[in-house]
Amino acid sequence: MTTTNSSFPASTTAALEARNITCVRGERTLFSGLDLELFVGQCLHIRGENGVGKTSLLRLLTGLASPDCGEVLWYGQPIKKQESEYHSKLLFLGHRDALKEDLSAIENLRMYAAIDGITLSEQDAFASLWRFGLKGREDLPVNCLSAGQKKRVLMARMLTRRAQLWILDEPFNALDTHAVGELQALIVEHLQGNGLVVLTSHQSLAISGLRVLDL
Ligand SMILES: Nc1ncnc2c1ncn2[C@@H]1O[C@H](COP(=O)(O)OP(=O)(O)OP(=O)(O)O)[C@@H](O)[C@H]1O
Repeated sequence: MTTTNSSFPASTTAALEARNITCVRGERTLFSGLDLELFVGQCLHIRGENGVGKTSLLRLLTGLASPDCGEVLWYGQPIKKQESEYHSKLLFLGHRDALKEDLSAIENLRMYAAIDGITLSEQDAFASLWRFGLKGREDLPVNCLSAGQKKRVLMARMLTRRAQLWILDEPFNALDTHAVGELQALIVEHLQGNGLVVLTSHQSLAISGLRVLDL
């Protein structure tokens, strides 16, 4: 069976940090003066009502958008000054499934491994899909999978990507109760290997040591 990640290095300084960041969208200031620090092994749960700015904050943390004030740092250095290094450590799963619909689950994993520059063995690719209940569905085009099964392919991608920082927008959407438990277990495994996770969710989570940011 595939394991999540080989352990990432431990550190006593914050791995991910936002300093005094402000986000303006249209006429609205969604938040300002926001600080956060996240250490290896920690998961941050960003909560808040629809439209409050959770996805906007995630996009700032990924570097896909820039704050109107302040900065985001990775191990003390602004992410803007180390974009490719930072992105090699990051897995961002947004609202959309981000899967190629005409490719199969296994082809999607292989395609992402190639894009991410990761060697993914046949055995690990299949084992990761099987772990999330996709045995027998590996070769179906993704557009033949249900919404929850597509999410399970993405869980297999989380397992095989080997990125230290996971930024996940509403990762529990469309998952059944069993899969919610499996995803929480996957996150805990990642944290135990010195990974970090930032996620949004409208549901409460059973992850020990969880940190919460209410926007
Ligand atoms: N590019 C943009 N231009 C103008 N307004 C924007 C832009 N992007 C986001 N917004 C607005 O910013 C606000 C926050 O959006 P965001 O997607 O961050 O909310 P959210 O907290 O993730 O919401 P939800 O829980 O519904 O997913 C919304 O009112 C949205 O319409």
